[in-house]
Amino acid sequence: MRTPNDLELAKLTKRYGDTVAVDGISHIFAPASYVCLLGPSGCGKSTTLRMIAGHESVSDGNIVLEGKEISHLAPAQRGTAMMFQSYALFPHLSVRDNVAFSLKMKGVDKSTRYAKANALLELVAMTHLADRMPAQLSGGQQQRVALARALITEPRVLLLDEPLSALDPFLRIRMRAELKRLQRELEITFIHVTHGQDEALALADEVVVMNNAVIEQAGSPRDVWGKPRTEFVARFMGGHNVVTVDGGRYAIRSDVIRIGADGLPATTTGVEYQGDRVAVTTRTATDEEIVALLPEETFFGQPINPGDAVRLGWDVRWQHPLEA
Ligand SMILES: Nc1ncnc2c1ncn2[C@@H]1O[C@H](COP(=O)(O)OP(=O)(O)OP(=O)(O)O)[C@@H](O)[C@H]1O
Repeated sequence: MRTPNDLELAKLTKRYGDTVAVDGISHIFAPASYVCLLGPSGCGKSTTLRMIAGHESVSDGNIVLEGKEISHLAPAQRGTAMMFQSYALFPHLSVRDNVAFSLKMKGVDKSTRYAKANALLELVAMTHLADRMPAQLSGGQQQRVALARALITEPRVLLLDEPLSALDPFLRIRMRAELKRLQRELEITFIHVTHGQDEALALADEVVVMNNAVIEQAGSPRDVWGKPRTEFVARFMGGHNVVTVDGGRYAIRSDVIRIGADGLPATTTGVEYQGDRVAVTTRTATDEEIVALLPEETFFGQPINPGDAVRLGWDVRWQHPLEA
């Protein structure tokens, strides 16, 4: 549904010579939502983000924010701000001066810009390190500074290009909770580009899946994961098998596949222990791969080994039809 505060992309296209990096995508981002732009390498996620930010020119189409066409405005005039993967902090400026930098460029006086920088440093819990230089900070701390720096211009939309990819797995999970908290507190739209399905499911109000320069599916994380529209989305989001039944193609969640006395015959090709569950990979007579994710207690009650013949069953209500 359209509201006056939306960010809207209308037939947005980017061409690099013969390469079409983004192919006429249209989408409305609801205000104050957390959106994850997800897709495989090269699908056009970063190009889309850079066009919204104004770091990349638009070949065709429009970008409209709060009713205003912004696609030909300079980055600082758009009401958007971008946080880069590498954080891109100025090494010769203190944390506080990094955060205050864009206000300095706008000619804001020192006491006003420091007051604002201090408020943002408090928001990201970095007040105690305000006088340090970037080289004296950990990766997670640098990221907080980069966030504060992007937020100081009071953007309506914050654009984040793989913001967590430089962090170790433990910190990544902590920082993603912080990003979500910040977005809720600030009540602005975050558009977060990621390769990670888990990250998108954990964070997003809306997941936008891109493939081959177009939007393949968009919706709530539960809808995109649970009701994939296409085979690509089912495979890319993971946790599903794509199976042919009576000539139709269906996605069937791996965790609803049962191994028992009757059902579709298959041969076990792999067994992978995953802690709380065990992934049993099988191959059917028609050469389709079907993975069953079994609770670890179920598996160890009746262990299965590669080479074993098994029978696979599922409730038909879990057969989710695919359009393509
Ligand atoms: N400056 C450029 N010149 C030419 N082609 C480019 C340029 N930037 C991107 N491309 C091409 O446009 C397509 C989309 O690239 P983009 O960086 O948007 O993908 P991505 O989904 O963000 O990938 P990744 O996850 O690897 O960053 C790719 O085929 C890429 O090679």
